[in-house]
Amino acid sequence: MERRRFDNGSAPSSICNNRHSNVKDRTMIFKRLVPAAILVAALSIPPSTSAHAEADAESLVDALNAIFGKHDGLRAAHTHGFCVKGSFTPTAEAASLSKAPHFNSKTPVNVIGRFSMGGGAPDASNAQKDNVRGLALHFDIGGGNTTDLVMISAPVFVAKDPDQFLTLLTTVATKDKDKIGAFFKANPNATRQAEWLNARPVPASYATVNYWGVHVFTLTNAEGKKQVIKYKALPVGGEVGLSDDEAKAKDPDFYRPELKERLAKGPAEFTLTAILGEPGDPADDPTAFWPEDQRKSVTLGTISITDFEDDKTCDAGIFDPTNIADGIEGPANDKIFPMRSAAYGVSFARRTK
Ligand code: HEM
Repeated sequence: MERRRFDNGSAPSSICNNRHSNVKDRTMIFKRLVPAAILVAALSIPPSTSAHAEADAESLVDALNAIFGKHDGLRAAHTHGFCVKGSFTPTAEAASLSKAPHFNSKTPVNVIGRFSMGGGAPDASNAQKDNVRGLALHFDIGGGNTTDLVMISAPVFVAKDPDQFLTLLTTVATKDKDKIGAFFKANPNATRQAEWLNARPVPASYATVNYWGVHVFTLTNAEGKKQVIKYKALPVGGEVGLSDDEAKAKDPDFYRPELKERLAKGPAEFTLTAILGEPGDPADDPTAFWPEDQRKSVTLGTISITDFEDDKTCDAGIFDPTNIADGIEGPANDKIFPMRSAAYGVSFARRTK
């Protein structure tokens, strides 16, 4: 399958060029831009809590591989997962926030999605508590184009910028408890996600947990009015978790049969909402919480997952957070955001070569 994209020219840098045909080229350009010596230097930075690791897409993917191993044909992160399909039906209110086609469609738009476990372990257990679940979506916006939304089951990420993420990964790769402990002590923002996850039960299903887009987006409507938001998808049937004992008794791969059983009875639905930002809400730090319960939100529509899809459909491209339709903009100064696109391109090039 051709990877379809919406090309609105809003990619944050030339490295993150959004054309499908350029995914491999993009990696090539990247390789040309980064002299080998710098790459080697980046890879050989001794893990340290104080070292300032210079991250780039290649070194981040290498660092993920150093922890989780290289697995031919598989993603370097969110490796354990599967592909699904369904639709998205926007509310009338969605158009008041954004002119993006899927928020203005009079009929449901087709969706291809992928549920996954965080990290690069192909056998990451579905019963793991301190790990995020992922929900990545391509919305079909017509003309062979898509707009993407890539979410996790926590409101925050583990690093505020690529350098901090690389230092975290290289420190974890040492398996040295003292170094790892010192890193988290020196970088308390990197502990927020795990604290958040550990305070909640293991989700009983990929379909019974909230997902967040984590980054801050700006929506623009047809009149040119802008609104800063964060995406949150809430399961229509509410959140359902397992007790620690129930989770312990589960098969490590229990989410697939669980979803099969669920879908036999009807679609797995999520309400996609936009949490409305207010002046002063942090916009460029994906480890920073918003006070969600003190913010208004607008319901954008319903994501309806109806069936499994051949994994090849999801593996034929990347779910790229920067692949977004006109009417949606990514954060201007959040360095993680464009780096994701570049790192996913590197992972894609490696898993398809
Ligand atoms: C610089 C920071 C990050 C790096 C280096 C990184 C790295 C990666 C890589 C290499 C992949 C596999 C891509 C592929 O082969 O298709 C991936 C997938 C994914 N990442 Fe990230 N990531 C980062 C930040 C984030 C953040 C902030 C989120 C939060 C929403 C996130 C959520 C996901 C999800 C849900 C997937 C799975 C997509 C799929 O199912 O194909 N990542 N990440």
